[in-house]
Order: sequence, then C-alpha cells, then structure tokens
Amino acid sequence: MGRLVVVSNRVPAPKPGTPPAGGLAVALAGAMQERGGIWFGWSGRTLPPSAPEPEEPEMVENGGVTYALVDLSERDLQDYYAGFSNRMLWPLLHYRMDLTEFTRVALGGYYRVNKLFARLLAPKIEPDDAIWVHDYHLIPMAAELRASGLKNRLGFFLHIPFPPPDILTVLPNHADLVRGLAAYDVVGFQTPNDVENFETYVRREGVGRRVSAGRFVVHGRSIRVADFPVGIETKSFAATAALAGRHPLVKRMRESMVGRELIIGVDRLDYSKGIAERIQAYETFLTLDESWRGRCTLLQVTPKSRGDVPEYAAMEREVAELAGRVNGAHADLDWTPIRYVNRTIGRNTLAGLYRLARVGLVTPLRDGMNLVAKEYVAAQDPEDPGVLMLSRFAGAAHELDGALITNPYDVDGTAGALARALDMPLDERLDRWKRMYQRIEARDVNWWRKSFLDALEEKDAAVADRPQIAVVR
Ligand SMILES: O=P(O)(O)OC[C@H]1O[C@H](O[C@H]2O[C@H](CO)[C@@H](O)[C@H](O)[C@H]2O)[C@H](O)[C@@H](O)[C@@H]1O
Ligand SMILES: O=c1ccn([C@@H]2O[C@H](COP(=O)(O)OP(=O)(O)O)[C@@H](O)[C@H]2O)c(=O)[nH]1
Repeated sequence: MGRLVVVSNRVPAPKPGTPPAGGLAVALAGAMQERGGIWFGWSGRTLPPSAPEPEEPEMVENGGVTYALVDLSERDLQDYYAGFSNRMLWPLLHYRMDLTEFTRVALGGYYRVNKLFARLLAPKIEPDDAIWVHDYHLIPMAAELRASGLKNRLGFFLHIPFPPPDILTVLPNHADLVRGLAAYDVVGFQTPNDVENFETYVRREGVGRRVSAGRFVVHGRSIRVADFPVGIETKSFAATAALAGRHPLVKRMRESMVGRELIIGVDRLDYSKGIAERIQAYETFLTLDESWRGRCTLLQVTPKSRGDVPEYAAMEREVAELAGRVNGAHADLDWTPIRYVNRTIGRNTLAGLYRLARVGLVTPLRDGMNLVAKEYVAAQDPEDPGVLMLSRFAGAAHELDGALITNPYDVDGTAGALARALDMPLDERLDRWKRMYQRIEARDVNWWRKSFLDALEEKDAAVADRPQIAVVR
C-alpha cells in the first residue's frame, strides 16, 4: 500500500506540538499517520513583491505527516484564490449567478497556480502513492499531473455543491473544467443531488454517460462518481461537549443567560450561509410571538472570511447593520435579542455552546454539507437534546431527517419553525435527536475517508451497493 498524498488549497498550520484543528484535518492527518503521507497546498503566506516563483515547496514534518507548503505571489493569490475561485466558482457553484465575476485574467491565474502546484508536487510522488485532491480551487490538478507523466490513482472530492447544467454552463470555460474532472479516477460529491446534476450535465453536453451505478464514461475515460457525505469525529466531539460545561467561557455564557433559552448560529461570514435572512426570521419571530421577548437570545458566531473579495466586505456591513437595527428596535434595559460575535471561537468552546443551546439554527441558502449542523447534533445532552433547524438547501439535510427542515427564503415559515422548536416537547426532541445521532455516529469522518479511499484504491464493493441515504423531499 502506497502513501496518501492529500492536496488542498488550505492546509492546517503544522505548528510543532499542536494537533491539527477541525474534523477534516484530524481525519486526514489520521490516515496519513497510518500510511505515511504528504499534505500539499498553499502555505497561507504571500511572497515578497519581487521574489521569484518557488522552486521547491517548504517541507515541514509534524506528527508523522510531511507538509509540503507553497508561498504564492500576491498576483497569483488575487487571480487564483480571491478571483477565479472565490468570485467565479464559489458563487456559481452556490447557485449565485448574480454574484459571479468572470475575467480572463483571473482564469489565467487559476490555471497558472494549478500548473505551479503540479510542477512542485510531481517530483515528490512515488509510483504507488494515492493522490486525493480537494475542492474547487484545484480541479485542473489531475490533468496537470497526468501531463507530467504521472500514472497514479487520482481522486477528487468537491466540498461544495455541483449545480444543475443550466447554471454551470454560465461559466465560459465549463467544458474545460469538466474535462479536468474526467482526468481523475474517482470524483466524489457531498450528496446524491450533486451526482445527479453531474450526470445531467455530461449527458446534455454530450461528453459522457453513466454506464452503471457509480461508474461513468466521460471524455472517453471510465471514472467512478458517487456521493461521499463528509462527517465529523462524532464520538470525540460528543465527549468534548459533555465536559465543556467546565470551560470558563461556556460557564460565563451560561451564567449570563440567567435562565433564558439560547439559540445558536455559527457560520463563516459568507453570503451562502443565509445569515441576513436568519436575522430577519428571528425578528419576525419576536414580533409575532411577543411572549418570547426577553426569554431567548440568539448568539450568532460569525468569523470574518475572504475579506479581499468585495461581496464579503459588503456583506459584513449588511449583517452588522441588520443585527444592530434589530437590537436597537427590540432590546430592553436588561435584554439584548442578538449577540453578534465577529471572531473565531475554538471548537472545544463551540462544543459547550452548542450543548447550552435549545435551538441550533443552520439556515444556508446553499451549502455543500455544513459541518456545524452535525456538530450541533453531536454536542447535545442525550437526556435533554436541543432542536436542529436545518435549511433544505444544506447538503446535511439529505442525511439529518430528524431536523426541522426549513426554507430560508421563507422568512415567515422560518419564524414559525423557530417558535415550534422552542416549544417542542422532550419526547419529540429525543426521537428526532436519536435518529440524527445514529446517522452521524455511523457515517463519521472516518467512514467518509475510508469509503472514498477504498473507492480510489478499488477496494470497495461497487459504490452503488452502499445503503442509500435519505433524500430531501
Ligand atoms: O479556505 P477558506 O476560503 O477560508 O474557506 C473555508 C472552507 O470553506 C468551504 O467549506 C466546505 O467544506 C465543508 C467540509 O466538507 C462543507 O461542510 C461546507 O459546506 C463547504 O462550504 C470550502 O469548500 C473549503 O475549501 C474552504 O477551505
Ligand atoms: O468560530 C468558529 C466558527 C466555525 N468553526 C468551525 O468551522 C467549521 C465550519 O464548517 P462548515 O462545514 O459548517 O462550513 P464552511 O465554513 O466549511 O463552509 C466547523 O467545523 C466549525 O466548528 C470554528 O471552529 N470556529
């Protein structure tokens, strides 16, 4: 068995002595420690203005994993990351054609960085290594690596949605992008809906077809295509949450609630997350059901994200103004309806905050999966669990059928669902929570990693033999 080589734009900082943070990082690091591996990607740093392009990645060893990190020039970062990845692919793949900006300059930067990454990575690859590329920033990597003569197994996992063809074909280079996907041996999506959109695209564009369950021929290559819903490290997150009540910040939060019910939202500041619509629904709820005034608080944790992209800066202002206006209109001397926190909270603290909250509000307009939804479920007290409110447009809604499923575009409907969640009796909360917990325990992040890698190394039964998961009506 060869090594595992993971390639992703963002690589968790390999600081000596600190474990990698986040479910994805933990699981992939676990796989690499088992097998020996390289984690290749952007260092998170930019090169000084006149510095030449790097000839070698910086190699850092930590905890049995070799990190291979590449600094990017400011221009490459603007064109490849802020430009084509986050102003074109991100909005388009989240069904937001109105927010896209396509430029040939940014597209050029996207291919330039993929070429650079492939050139720096190829010499590090051994013949029996399995290579697993992650996310929309790096779709052309397989084609670039194959052009340098590599014959290895190559897998790709898309963490964000794959939209229907009428949306994808807005992208002027959609044909090249899908040709790039066909250079992999396995292409993984988050949900059956994404797989279906891919199938419709290749059929309509006349570039391929599904030949059997989980197997496609695209541009003449036979590839595996299936959904592999990403999970979290469920058991350890649940254990952390059970102990997190001792954490000083969680204690302070509980004391400050003075018996009020907590409603929690945790999202990067991103227009895909539906934060403004959520605040509007909360305001409608407070207006419609006055009995809840002064008896509940919405804690919205929203770290800033992608500040170089203009749409994100605009959204930062919009959400801050909205939260301020709702507080101004509804607050009392001893009660603030919304606590809006614009910084990153550590996951151990978050675990305790989720457990304190009677309702978890996860209402994206579109989301690949949404790990916060799974973390909220994992963190609940099994004797007295809270209620997850989940947008039907989050990938997680295909699995978490015990949630109160909402449509974030329906502000009144979401407000009504919030009232129902806060009033839900214990037996219904228990019944809903148990179904969801069983699911995320069985399909945790280790299941995700193993099922993808088994498909990549052709060790699995036919992908189609896997039990089907619930599909949102
Ligand atoms: O790296 P950034 O630009 O700061 O953005 C953070 C990450 O956001 C996206 O996450 C996605 O992956 C999650 C795990 O599979 C999934 O639950 C979520 O729905 C997705 O939005 C992005 O895809 C990552 O590449 C970014 O690193
Ligand atoms: O202040 C914060 C906010 C978020 N997160 C973590 O960031 C991840 C967000 O993943 P998700 O899939 O929900 O959305 P993404 O941001 O990847 O689109 C989750 O593990 C959260 O626990 C965190 O550690 N601290």
